[in-house]
Amino acid sequence: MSRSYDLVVIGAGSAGLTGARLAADLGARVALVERGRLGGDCLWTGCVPSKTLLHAAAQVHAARHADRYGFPAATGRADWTTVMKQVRGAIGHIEPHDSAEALGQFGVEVLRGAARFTGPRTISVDGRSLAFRHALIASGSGPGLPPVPGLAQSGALTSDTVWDLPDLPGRLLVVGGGAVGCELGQAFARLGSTVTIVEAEQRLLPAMDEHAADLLTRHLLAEGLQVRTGASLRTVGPGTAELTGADGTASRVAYDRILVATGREPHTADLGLEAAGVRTGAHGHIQTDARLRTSNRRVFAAGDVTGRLPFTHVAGAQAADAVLNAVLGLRRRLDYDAVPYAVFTEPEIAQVGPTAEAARHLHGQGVRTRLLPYTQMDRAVTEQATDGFTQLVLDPKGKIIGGTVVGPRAGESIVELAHAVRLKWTPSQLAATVHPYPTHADGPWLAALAEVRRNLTTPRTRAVTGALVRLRRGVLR
Ligand SMILES: Cc1cc2nc3c(=O)[nH]c(=O)nc-3n(C[C@H](O)[C@H](O)[C@H](O)COP(=O)(O)OP(=O)(O)OC[C@H]3O[C@@H](n4cnc5c(N)ncnc54)[C@H](O)[C@@H]3O)c2cc1C
Ligand SMILES: NC(=O)c1ccc[n+]([C@@H]2O[C@H](COP(=O)([O-])OP(=O)(O)OC[C@H]3O[C@@H](n4cnc5c(N)ncnc54)[C@H](O)[C@@H]3O)[C@@H](O)[C@H]2O)c1
Repeated sequence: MSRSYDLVVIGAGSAGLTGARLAADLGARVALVERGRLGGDCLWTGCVPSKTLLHAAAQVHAARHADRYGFPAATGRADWTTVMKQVRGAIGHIEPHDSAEALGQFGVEVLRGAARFTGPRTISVDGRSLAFRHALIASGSGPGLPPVPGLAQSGALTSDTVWDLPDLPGRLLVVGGGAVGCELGQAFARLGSTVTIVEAEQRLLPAMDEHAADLLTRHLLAEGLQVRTGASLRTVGPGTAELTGADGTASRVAYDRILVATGREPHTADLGLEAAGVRTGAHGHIQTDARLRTSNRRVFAAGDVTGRLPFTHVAGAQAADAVLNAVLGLRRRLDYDAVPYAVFTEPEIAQVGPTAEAARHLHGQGVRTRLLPYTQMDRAVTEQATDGFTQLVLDPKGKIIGGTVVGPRAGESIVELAHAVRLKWTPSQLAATVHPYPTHADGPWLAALAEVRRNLTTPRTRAVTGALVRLRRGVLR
């Protein structure tokens, strides 16, 4: 006999946890199936450990440069065991929120084991059969290993296994200069490893604004990292890896450990998707419509497994929409253009909407940008962090359709631009709210004010305001 549920959720990561809790809040009978640890990548191997590691590394970096403030500068390498205690402490703090007990209080039934579809309305969990009215696939993704000869045999680390390192590597070769490669590369270098980042594309963070990526590259180089862009790993031998540059030239890098950060692959292989009639796309992601419904109308998907903006906040937002659509029959869809994201390096880089380059492809040459360098942002000046900027991307009608923030707390400041994009604001609508001085949120505000000032001082507006001033001079003698 199958147990029957309104919603069966596969995977207790960022998407599955949000979806299951919301469905239970709505009064649905919910089962959440997890084959590994409750909390998923974000808690155990992703956001939480990486942000704690970056914080630890920032403290060490500050100590190394304390002489700028009249305090003796620290030298040496950080003690990895102590750093990892902090990392485990952060995970341990959050873990209880995602536990089976906590979920039980929401009314979610947690089932341990691997879920597999056995038909269009049934799932089996290690031999137990569940019938569902709706299902949510939130099975996430895992790191991929490129097929480079010798790489698998080299004991290469990924973001799944790097947290089990017994000590800080001497020479760390990071393959991939995306979000994981840049964040962890900078963190390890600051803690005391000698780091080389190899990126196949012509710049780090190829999906982000090119000036932001250039600025980060300059910082990483100044901190002593080696950055090899336009280069790929050709072969890996014991202690040495061979690279090929874009022009075909070969070079070697000596390493103690390799960290592979070349992107992720969706977890779909063992789900029995054919039995449920759920289709996948070219890269194995689950295909959904805008309402997150799969090719089986009773099955929805959310999170990394969908291949859309693989971030924790997107996973949660998609899961919430999918559950509302499934359980209540709503027609909600996420506005991906207004979803911000951040890379937590120093400088921090945050983005919403298309980059200027991408916007010109979409909307033509009428796209304009407004850049505010942080030499003109007083809070950045007080923190000696003037190597940054806010850039607004404006469509031909002058609406804010995107933006980039580079500098301290960029991940916080970008939210303001995300509101602007979602609500289709012009710079003057953003500028209308007075901001406290001096804050990092001044970046987007001052950029908007600069754009308003530009519009006020065009020859046409100048002619109108000039005429008004002259008229009032005459009237108010
Ligand atoms: C190093 C690193 C740092 C990151 N930092 C950030 C960040 O700062 N901010 C941010 O927004 N994002 C960050 N991310 C991305 C973020 O971690 C992911 O986007 C997010 O965790 C995806 O959540 P998810 O629910 O889709 O998948 P997951 O968290 O992977 O959860 C999926 C769950 O499904 C389970 N599962 C899979 N198959 C089955 C099955 N058949 N049966 C039962 N259970 C199953 C898995 O065990 C897993 O627990 C980072 C990622 C990495 C790797
Ligand atoms: N701050 C954050 O929100 C954050 C932090 C870390 C990770 N994440 C998420 O985790 C996901 C995975 O991160 P990631 O950095 O592994 O993937 P990614 O897709 O962001 O970057 C992978 C990089 O590796 C490069 N690459 C691929 N194959 C290569 C090869 N053979 N040699 C050299 N370079 C190669 C790619 O060009 C790309 O720049 C991301 O999509 C991101 O959304 C988010």
